[in-house]
Amino acid sequence: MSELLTTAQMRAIEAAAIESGRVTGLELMERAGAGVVEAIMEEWPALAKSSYRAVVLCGPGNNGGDGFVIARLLMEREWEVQVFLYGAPETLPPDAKTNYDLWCRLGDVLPLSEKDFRKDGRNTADIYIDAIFGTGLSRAPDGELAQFLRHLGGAGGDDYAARMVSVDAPSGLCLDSGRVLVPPPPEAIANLLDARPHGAPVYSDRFAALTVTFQSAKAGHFLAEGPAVCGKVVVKDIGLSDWQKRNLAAKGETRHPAKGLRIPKLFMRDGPKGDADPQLRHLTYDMAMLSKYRGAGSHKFTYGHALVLCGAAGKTGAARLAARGALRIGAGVVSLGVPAAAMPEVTAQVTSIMTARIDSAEDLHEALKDSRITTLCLGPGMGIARAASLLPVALRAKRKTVLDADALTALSQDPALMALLHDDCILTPHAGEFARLFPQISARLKALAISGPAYSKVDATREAAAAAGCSVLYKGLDTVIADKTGRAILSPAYYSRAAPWLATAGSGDVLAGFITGLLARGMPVLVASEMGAYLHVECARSFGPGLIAEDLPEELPKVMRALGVA
Ligand SMILES: NC(=O)C1=CN([C@@H]2O[C@H](COP(=O)(O)OP(=O)(O)OC[C@H]3O[C@@H](n4cnc5c(N)ncnc54)[C@H](OP(=O)(O)O)[C@@H]3O)[C@@H](O)[C@H]2O)[C@H](O)CC1
Ligand SMILES: [K+]
Repeated sequence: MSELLTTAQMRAIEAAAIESGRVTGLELMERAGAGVVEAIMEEWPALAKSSYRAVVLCGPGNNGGDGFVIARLLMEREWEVQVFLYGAPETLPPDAKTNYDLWCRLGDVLPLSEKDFRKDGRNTADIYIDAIFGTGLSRAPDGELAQFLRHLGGAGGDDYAARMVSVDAPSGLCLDSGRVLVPPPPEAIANLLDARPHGAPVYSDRFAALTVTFQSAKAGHFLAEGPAVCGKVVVKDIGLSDWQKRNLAAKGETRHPAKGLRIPKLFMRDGPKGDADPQLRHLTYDMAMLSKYRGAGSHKFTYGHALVLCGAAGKTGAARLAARGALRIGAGVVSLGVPAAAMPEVTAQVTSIMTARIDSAEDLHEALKDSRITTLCLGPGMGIARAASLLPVALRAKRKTVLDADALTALSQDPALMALLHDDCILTPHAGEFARLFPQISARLKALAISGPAYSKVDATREAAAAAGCSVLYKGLDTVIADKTGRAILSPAYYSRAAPWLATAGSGDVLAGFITGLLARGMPVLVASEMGAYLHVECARSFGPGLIAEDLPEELPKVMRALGVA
């Protein structure tokens, strides 16, 4: 697990480092600039072998300061460099001003306007350096600046993306939310019926080929439009890990909805083994947890008994997929709760999965007298009416419970059912189900983002979990998992973890099954949800093209072996 920093936390860490006297802002800026040049030469080795032409676009803050450092370092490599500055030199912050002055000994600086850029910068460079805004983007760029950024983003038909290197973030991207704050052009806004649909990019598609960020990736690199605009994200260490490890949640930042809590850390699994950092241990389960053998006395019930509730005849496939996923990932026993009319169809298709006839809430109540049933899964293919009829008994049983699909729709239609949710529940909505369950939160997430830090999917998921009183896994390419105390994990399927094949019928049912199986094995809700989401993507990536949902459980043994599960 690695921690994803908010921009406020990044600023707090930088300030603490500088206050310690062990490093200056100027040294950090030099390291940042050098890190970008290093990343460029690593990405395109041919550029290290000769001199080329670069256009460097600097903004009014320290991101611009990084730009002046980069310009100077490229000049030292005998590159031809043209620098533009948006803003007045005399209002640059001290470190940026120092680097502006150093640059001015080597070359000139043109005012950044689209007209000048088109005359002196457009399409003449091998590399464009975007150092206009980084973590300090505080509001939506307006007027000419917005128009210029849209031009850089391809609005005018010029494709800079293949040669654009963004410093810290593509300028205009909010690094806390992944939302592009640059507004659509005025004529487009006039045609909008309401807020710009979430994720409808203002930039044509990619803004940069390479984004170089510092010390740690930020959530915005993985959320909403971030992955679409960043190109490849490279993290360069600038020597702040001593301060990063301290829990430097940003002072006074209490945006978490659970009343004044300092913003809890946001984690992302960045490798099979997770992070060795003991601070993260409480959230990191090595894969060994999957294979943990409970000793000589172990028997199938040692690894939990999951009950997956099934839909009506002809609609049992989703629950069977979930049940298979739960068994494959390690539940000791999995049963399907099947209506009598569907029993022939189900028993003809399952072997190691057991069946129990469950038509009514009374039948479920009877079945749950067996205390060995530790975990429930309701929703896949269940039908809304059946889900609504069984949910009260299921939720009152206070077992670990995965609620997906039709169970989520049933919940969204009845506040009395929502009130029965408890700590050991996990809701797994996709965007449509999330909007039905949490309409106000969803609307806020979809509204046009005009200031930074913009409201993010992490904020929305935390808020939903706090409102529901249980954990929420908000699905998507940028899946976010949060519990009601605000602990949150990002589980993105982007960059090297892209898994487009997951967009296939039934893959959500298998995910519900994976989480069910891990809960049955005794994992805490947040960890089981994150691990289930992680392995779900890994199975899709392992199988690749041609994937159908049935393949996901069957791919798991290979994936777990590759991840070191004994
Ligand atoms: N802090 C350090 O030691 C290091 C920082 N690094 C680099 O610095 C940036 C963060 O620098 P910062 O100055 O905080 O922020 P930015 O450069 O991103 O931009 C802030 C300035 O931009 C103005 N601003 C913000 N939004 C807009 C807008 N929509 N339109 C016009 N101007 C805008 C803002 O003005 P305010 O009115 O908001 O005050 C600021 O003038 C970080 O990203 C790194 O690149 C080093 O890398 C490491 C050391
Ligand atoms: K930038």
